Amino acid sequence: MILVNSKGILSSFGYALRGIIYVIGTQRNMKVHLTAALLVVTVGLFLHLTSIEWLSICSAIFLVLIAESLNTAIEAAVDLATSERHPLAGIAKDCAAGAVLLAAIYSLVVAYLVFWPKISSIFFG
Ligand SMILES: Nc1ncnc2c1ncn2[C@@H]1O[C@H](COP(=O)(O)OP(=O)(O)OP(=O)(O)O)[C@@H](O)[C@H]1O
Repeated sequence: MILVNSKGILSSFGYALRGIIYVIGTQRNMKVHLTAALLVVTVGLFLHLTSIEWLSICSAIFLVLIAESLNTAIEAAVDLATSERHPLAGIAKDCAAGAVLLAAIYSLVVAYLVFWPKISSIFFG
């Protein structure tokens, strides 16, 4: 029984991993988000962030990655539901894209609040 359950958990993990790989492989925006995240983490290591600052940065990064994954899922579901133009299909895709934009704005606010005081003190004393 435990073996069957753990096999189920393993396959669910495999499907989830397949989803993540699909989003990274097919969505240009996801590659942009990951590149930005790598850059931010590199700067964060250089600036010796505190735990709370890392928590804020990681929350912002993961929020954007999660939003982009859900956006891709909604686009796929809409495209499966209809190949015709339909106002509701447009609304679904626009709202999903809006969620990614909101997450991206949040991440810019977090980056500004965390990095700007440190960078300004390095350059302007
Ligand atoms: N079936 C549809 N009916 C009505 N409007 C649609 C439909 N499909 C797409 N649209 C409109 O076109 C916009 C772009 O849709 P599309 O599927 O190309 O998304 P995208 O953001 O360009 O996706 P990708 O990230 O794959 O480039 C949507 O936000 C929506 O306004």
